[in-house]
Amino acid sequence: MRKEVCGRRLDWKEVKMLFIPALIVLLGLVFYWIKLTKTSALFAANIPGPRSYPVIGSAHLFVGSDEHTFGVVCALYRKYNRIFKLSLGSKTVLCLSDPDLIQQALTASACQNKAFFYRFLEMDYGLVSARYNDWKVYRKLLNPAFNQRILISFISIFSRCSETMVSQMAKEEEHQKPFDVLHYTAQCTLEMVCASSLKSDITDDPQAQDVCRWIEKIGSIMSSRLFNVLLYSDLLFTVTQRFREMQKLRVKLQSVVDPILHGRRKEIIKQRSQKVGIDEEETYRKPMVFLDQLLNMQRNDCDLDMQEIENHLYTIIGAGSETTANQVAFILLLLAIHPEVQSRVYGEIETVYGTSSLEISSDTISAQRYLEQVIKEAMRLFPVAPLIGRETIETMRLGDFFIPAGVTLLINILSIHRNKELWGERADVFDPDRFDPMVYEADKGHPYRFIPFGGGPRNCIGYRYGMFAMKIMVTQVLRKYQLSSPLKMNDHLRLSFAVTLKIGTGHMIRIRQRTAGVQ
Ligand code: HEM
Repeated sequence: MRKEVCGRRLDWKEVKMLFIPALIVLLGLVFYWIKLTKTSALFAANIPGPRSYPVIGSAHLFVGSDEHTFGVVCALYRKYNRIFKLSLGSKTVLCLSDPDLIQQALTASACQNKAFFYRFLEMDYGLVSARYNDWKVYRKLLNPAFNQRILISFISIFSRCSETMVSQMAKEEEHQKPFDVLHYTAQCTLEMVCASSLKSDITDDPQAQDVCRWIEKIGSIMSSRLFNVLLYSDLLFTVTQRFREMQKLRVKLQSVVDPILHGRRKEIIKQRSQKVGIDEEETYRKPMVFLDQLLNMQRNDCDLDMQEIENHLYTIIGAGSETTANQVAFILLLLAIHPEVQSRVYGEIETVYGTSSLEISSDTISAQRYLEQVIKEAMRLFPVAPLIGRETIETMRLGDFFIPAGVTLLINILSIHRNKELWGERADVFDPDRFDPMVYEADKGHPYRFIPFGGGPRNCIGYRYGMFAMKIMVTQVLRKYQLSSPLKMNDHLRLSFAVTLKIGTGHMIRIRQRTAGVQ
């Protein structure tokens, strides 16, 4: 018998010669797989978890829509109330819902590597996914880029982008139909983050809208790999249509961003050679965009290389825009569902800003205390980064368990924020008064029961930036419009997860322009 391989006919003897080594390799792989899963799961023998099968583990539970997957994850967190194990392919993932265990996991230096799925972001040098040792250097370098003075310099950008968003929303008023407000907040925050990262007038660029769309699409392709065990392999992912699409988008993105990056680098090198100092006064007035700061950063007396700078920029843009956009969409939806809370926020806006044009400053933002309570309560009920993960770097003790190096820990922020043992029987109720500083202090709750920006050393570097941006966006919208919604708190909102928290119903609101005195 003869077989044809690469156009040449092989006789049976040759087929056998190929088949036997292939069989040996296959058996070797199966053996290696079984050993890998066994050794990785041995330490977790006493930890409960859902049923797991050879090769796939518990991955079968997650087959279905994003909504189904997230529903299963949350149900598991509710069922096992402290810790449980989940097998995903060859990986054993420990899922934590106890605030003490979460605090230990987020603060111990033995577990500051990010979980395996952060590698899907393909930003090895960016803060979000960098390995612990590299991260320590970068975080120290980047911390000053988010200081109060620089944030204040961004207020003009935040205000300008929010004003544009508010005027673009006007067309929704005409038809009085409910619309998903995320459509507007997403555009607005991408513009804000691009303007504070690349160049402050990027929004005037005709290609700005395209840049925003491409970044959004790349993010959604990356996140689609998380619960799809088949796409964990880079090899398999590279043969998919999604990978090809992502590569195309990256090329387009680089064609716009690279000239800005290289142009700025040339200017900064020229300024340095002419010894042009930084005008202190100027830095208060002119936004200090992240790109300029990164180009001026030095590690061991050397500039960062271009790939590092690109990774940091894309990480900041990706981490800062989608989170803030989704969070603001949830805040506006909650305000639309709760008219009494909306009136109080609007009343505070009138008190702080009067009826003249909005003069937003860091002082007025700090004076909006009730709005801050509302934002915190929205972040408690709908934390937009609901799942975060770490990997142990060395053996560590976690409660009663000894966890070896290389184990993934998965923390569900949403379930801890809605845990009735930590938040009382009304945990599912939207009540901004629970964040009244006096009430919150008196409550003496666990410090890790509220962690919308993560916790420990790898918490969110942009949390103050995010708070500023959210307060300005909500203020601009409420100042102009009164909000209502066809949705109710106890409707099934069909939550799901794709890097950020998503809602199947959409953040549906209606807007009506305020006339003086309307609240
Ligand atoms: C509502 C707004 C935001 C939320 C809810 C949020 C949430 C988070 C969370 C939970 C983490 C921790 C991730 C982990 O533990 O793996 C994180 C990290 C991070 N966030 Fe944010 N974020 C927000 C806004 C921003 C903004 C505006 C920026 C930048 C402009 C930003 C940049 C980052 C970066 C760079 C990290 C990685 C920090 C590190 O590992 O050192 N975030 N964020």
